[in-house]
Amino acid sequence: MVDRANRPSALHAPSAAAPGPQVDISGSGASSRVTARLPSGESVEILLHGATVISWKSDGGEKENLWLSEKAVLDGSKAVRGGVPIVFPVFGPPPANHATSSLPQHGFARTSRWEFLGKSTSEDTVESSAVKLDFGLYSSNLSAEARKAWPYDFGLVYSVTLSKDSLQTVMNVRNEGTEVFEFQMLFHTYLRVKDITTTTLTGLLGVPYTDKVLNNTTSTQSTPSLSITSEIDRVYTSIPQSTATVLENGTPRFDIVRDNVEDTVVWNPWKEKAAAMADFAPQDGWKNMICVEVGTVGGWQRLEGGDGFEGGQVVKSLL
Ligand SMILES: O=P(O)(O)OC[C@H]1O[C@@H](O)[C@H](O)[C@@H](O)[C@@H]1O
Repeated sequence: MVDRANRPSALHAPSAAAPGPQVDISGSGASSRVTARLPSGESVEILLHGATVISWKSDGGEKENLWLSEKAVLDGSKAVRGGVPIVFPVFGPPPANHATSSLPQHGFARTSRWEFLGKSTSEDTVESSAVKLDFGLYSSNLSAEARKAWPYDFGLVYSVTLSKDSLQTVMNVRNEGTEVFEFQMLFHTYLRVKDITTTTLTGLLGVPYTDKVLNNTTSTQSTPSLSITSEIDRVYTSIPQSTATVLENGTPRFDIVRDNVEDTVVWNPWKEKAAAMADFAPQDGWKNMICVEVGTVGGWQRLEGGDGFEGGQVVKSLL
């Protein structure tokens, strides 16, 4: 059941005086997208394909916070390389002997077309305005192939809230059937940074992790600050601290605050792995990104028929 005290609440009713956030739907077919802009200029852009956030600009719309590959495929034929793809119902290659075993890596949510369910806005003042955009994906929307590979009745409602200095993403998962299912879920956020070699991450001290670069060996984060000096692909689990911070040259750039999800994947492919990805550009784009992926992937979330789960993050741009 969704029993958290701090469920995201509906935004305030608009006041008559202040100018409101603008929401536009554009494009057609697979490239349909929803764009929202606050009166102060901040914006977010979300493709219906995968409900993938492909741009989030803060600082009056001047500062792009997300990295998006110049060769990202946005026509719905594959997952988007960059932005915030959604991982569901399995993270990584599915394990054999699990109900997800026939699904592709990271599941089907990032390659399915979602429905735009609508917006709610808060328009108290230009400074405090915010807009929440809701997207839905249901078993009935899935391709025949995905439905066959994971034949459960589910409903996902994904809410993206743009505020002046932050972007909140919340996933609500419901089991609409009678059969129990297990899932993993993660926001695969590609954050844009100036230079990966001077980027550090804090908030993981003492946290156990599995290192995918070192043959899935397990270890514990022993330093307060994590420097990225080569390929990194680590799954940090059961993190007690709710906030991780990305710093550029020692200056905090992003806070990532988890809500009801305990795990975080840190990924940068570095030079060779980036070169091996056909949709990765520019070639040295890996220098300008770090994936800090918040979710629930250490084990499985189990949902009985009729039950729900909700988890999310708030990413704050600190400039
Ligand atoms: O190429 P994909 O399927 O988008 O995955 C990218 C990366 O996603 C990360 O979350 C995984 O930990 C990596 O192992 C993986 O390489």
